[in-house]
Amino acid sequence: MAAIGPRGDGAGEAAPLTLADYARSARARLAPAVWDFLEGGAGEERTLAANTEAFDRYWLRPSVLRGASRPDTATEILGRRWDAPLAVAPVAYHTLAHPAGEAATVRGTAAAAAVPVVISTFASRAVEDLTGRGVPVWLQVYCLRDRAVTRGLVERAERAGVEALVLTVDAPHLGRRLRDVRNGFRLPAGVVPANLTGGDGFADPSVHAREEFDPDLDWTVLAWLRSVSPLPIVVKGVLTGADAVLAIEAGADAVVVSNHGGRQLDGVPATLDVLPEIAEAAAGRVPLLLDGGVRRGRDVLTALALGARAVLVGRPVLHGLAAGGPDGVTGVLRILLDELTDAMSLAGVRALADITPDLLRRSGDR
Ligand SMILES: Cc1cc2nc3c(=O)[nH]c(=O)nc-3n(C[C@H](O)[C@H](O)[C@H](O)COP(=O)(O)O)c2cc1C
Ligand SMILES: CC(C)CC(=O)C(=O)O
Repeated sequence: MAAIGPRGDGAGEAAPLTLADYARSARARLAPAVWDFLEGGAGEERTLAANTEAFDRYWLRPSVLRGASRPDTATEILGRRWDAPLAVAPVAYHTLAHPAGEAATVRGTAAAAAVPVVISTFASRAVEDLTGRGVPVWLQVYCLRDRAVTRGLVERAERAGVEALVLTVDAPHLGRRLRDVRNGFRLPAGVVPANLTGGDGFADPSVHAREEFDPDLDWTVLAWLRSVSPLPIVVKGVLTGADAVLAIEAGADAVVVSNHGGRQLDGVPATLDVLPEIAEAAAGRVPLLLDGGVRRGRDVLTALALGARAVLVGRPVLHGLAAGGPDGVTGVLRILLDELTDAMSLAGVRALADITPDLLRRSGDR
């Protein structure tokens, strides 16, 4: 008989073994328009598809007889020990997936591993309810036209114990997400940004972003953010070596190589494909993180071999949340960790420092 799934209703759903299993389970539980909002990308979704496909172009080159039966996945980034080179990417409105929202995500993450959870400017639970619960919490910052509101959010987060700021730089406005346009997507009643005060009008995220996001930011925004907060600043949304250099020169403490999960400019490359260029330009001056399309433990190994220090995972965490609340989040992160440990062990990698480009072979390369 099949194992009982997270629904626990005896429906005979098999226990999830992969992140794809969690995605299927989430899809069955979410309203179609909510699923489309979470899952979709901009335009023809070419970049969205490219993010996952890029990982499939790499093969692993194992080394044998390395005594790697107990690989060490721990790392240190921005002065903090992480149990694994993984973090939860900022995704708006976790209450779309589960009533406890980000509180469930934090709880579920803490049960899996001590790794950071990045909460969105549009988190749907108060930041004070999320910090001090076993995992570092970072705040993703959209710099709004109203700098006083942005500053208020940052100061509130800092008071609550948030450990770093993640400034998103790829969104002067939201990309054109055709699924949402076709669906006439609106946030369900009660799904609101819990840490933003002043006004409503959030229901259509795209219209709200056009009205409220500062669309004319330049690199001086880093100096401004530095002037309002002593927290480390991580710049999220860089896709070229030249921009990585500008970010570092502007004072970034870390950079996230990201195309916003294919939700902004359709037609930009997969993040994995631009990582080598960015790693070369950054030349080890700041840690590089990568997000977009990480769906298996071995994807983490691939990203690290190409120069990332860690990866962020977005949609799969929401799949876990929708499928099983905090336990689902724990399940998703444990699968990734178990797969990573398994891949390291079988590839003869004892610790993250052993991961080099030699570990990879690209399809078609001799
Ligand atoms: C539903 C959804 C909401 C998102 N909200 C935000 C956000 O508020 N701020 C932000 O910087 N990125 C946001 N992102 C982008 C993620 O942080 C991340 O870059 C992307 O999801 C990574 O790709 P993955 O989903 O393939 O792991 C969002 C992504 C999704 C899917
Ligand atoms: C509510 C949106 C501004 C969140 C976002 O960044 C996204 O949907 O990609």
